[in-house]
Amino acid sequence: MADVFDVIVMGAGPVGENVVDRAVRGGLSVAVIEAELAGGECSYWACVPSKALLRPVDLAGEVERAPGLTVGPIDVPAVLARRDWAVNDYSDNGQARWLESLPSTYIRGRARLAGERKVDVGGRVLTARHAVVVATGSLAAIPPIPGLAESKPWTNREATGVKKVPGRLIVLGGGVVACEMSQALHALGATETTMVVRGHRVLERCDGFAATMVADALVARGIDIRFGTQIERVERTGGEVVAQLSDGTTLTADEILVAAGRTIGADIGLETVGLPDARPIEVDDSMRSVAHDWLYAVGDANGRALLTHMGKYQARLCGDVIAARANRRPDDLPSMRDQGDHHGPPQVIFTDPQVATVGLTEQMARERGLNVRSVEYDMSGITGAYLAAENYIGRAKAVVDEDRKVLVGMTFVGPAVADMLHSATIAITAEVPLDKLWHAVPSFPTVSEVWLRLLEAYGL
Ligand SMILES: Cc1cc2nc3c(=O)[nH]c(=O)nc-3n(C[C@H](O)[C@H](O)[C@H](O)COP(=O)(O)OP(=O)(O)OC[C@H]3O[C@@H](n4cnc5c(N)ncnc54)[C@H](O)[C@@H]3O)c2cc1C
Ligand SMILES: NC(=O)c1ccc[n+]([C@@H]2O[C@H](COP(=O)([O-])OP(=O)(O)OC[C@H]3O[C@@H](n4cnc5c(N)ncnc54)[C@H](O)[C@@H]3O)[C@@H](O)[C@H]2O)c1
Repeated sequence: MADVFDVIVMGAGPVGENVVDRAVRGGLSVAVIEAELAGGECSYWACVPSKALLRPVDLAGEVERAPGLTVGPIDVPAVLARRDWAVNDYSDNGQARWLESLPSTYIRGRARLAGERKVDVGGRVLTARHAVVVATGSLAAIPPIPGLAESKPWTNREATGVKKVPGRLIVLGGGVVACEMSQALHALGATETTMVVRGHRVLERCDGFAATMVADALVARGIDIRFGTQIERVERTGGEVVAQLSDGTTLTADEILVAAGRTIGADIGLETVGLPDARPIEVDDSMRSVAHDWLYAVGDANGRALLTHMGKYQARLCGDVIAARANRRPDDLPSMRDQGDHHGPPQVIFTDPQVATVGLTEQMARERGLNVRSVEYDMSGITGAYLAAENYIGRAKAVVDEDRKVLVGMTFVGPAVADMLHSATIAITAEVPLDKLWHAVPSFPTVSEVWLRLLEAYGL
């Protein structure tokens, strides 16, 4: 019976790790299987290294806006060395020790579902008494453009793990990875960076004004953005990549970075339990599959929100629910159902300016049938903002549900707005009425005074 566990978790990314932690706390025996490194894409090839590369770029922008200070050239080897430190030199020994100390059983190998409650790891079949949790994350999607796959394109892995910054870089996509990594690599030496964006804006899921501000800032830094353009063919010849564009022009570069979204659920044995391959697993608000009562999916694997913090939130409630169900305790406490994804997840995009957004955009709210009114405020007029930076550029937009007089969406765009976001997340999640928010007085002179200005603009 050595290979029978209460719970089997496939994937030890940040999300899988949190399921393990909560299920063990709930008194269950847990095996967790990891194909690469415990800590997942986020720790080694996504959130952590990208933010390590962006931080000096961000700071350089802040210094530029502070009269009396001068930005020196960025010491690229030092930045890359700090990135290597941040990813623990691509070693997961610490994470593996932590998983074992919980205690859980950490198994290195590639897991595949093998029928009901069964998971195959290189021929060894494990059985789950209560639950199998899929936390296998996602991989960079490579669009079927002729010649692209053969041209050794960079994905988030090569971009975040960069050893030698290419002088000329083509970036396919206009989403979050494309904007963040174009900004970082351009500042670190990719002086000729061209983003090829098929639509007419970047950051499609954000409010339009935020997308425009980010695109304008990237262009002002010298990044070339080709909107409404597709890459039709790619060829690598010698050390160069040549891309033919739909507008008839050609781009030549040292590398091409593909940032075209993610592939979810490929080759994990979903077909053995009657589910379609390469698709997110549809779950209910307890993260249980709508198809099988023993199967759960969390994080990128369920496609609800491709964000580490949201996956970890789902993981906490999933581990608790599984433990409650296994121990025949109430499994429907308020903390055991996903509400955060329905409100609209918080997200910070670490470009300069940063975009910090939570809840619904005005358009999303209207599509949900809400009767909303929006107010916007130019943050450059706030004392805290113009003291923080010369020529401060920033804007905020609040979306108010007129029937309930509560906030349903908030977007801040500007330097260093990341840490302002949680105030909005609390207001939206707790559905704080606007006339109560009026009494939450922001300190002077901080950029947070935008809260007061927005409420005044609304009419309070
Ligand atoms: C460049 C980039 C930057 C990002 N920055 C941010 C950010 O700043 N903030 C944010 O919130 N989100 C960010 N994201 C998104 C974030 O990385 C993901 O949402 C997050 O990693 C999801 O966590 P996860 O545990 O679900 O999946 P992953 O982190 O992908 O982990 C899944 C794990 O499962 C393992 N695995 C896969 N298949 C198997 C198998 N068959 N058997 C065993 N193990 C398997 C993988 O090896 C991996 O370790 C970024 C993404 C990218 C690409
Ligand atoms: N700071 C953060 O929170 C952060 C940072 C990076 C990534 N992420 C998350 O990781 C996920 C992946 O990021 P991403 O930027 O790869 O995806 P994305 O969905 O944000 O953007 C994908 C981009 O690729 C384009 N695209 C897709 N298919 C294409 C095709 N065939 N041809 C041309 N263009 C195509 C889309 O139009 C879009 O511009 C996202 O959900 C994102 O939110 C978060």
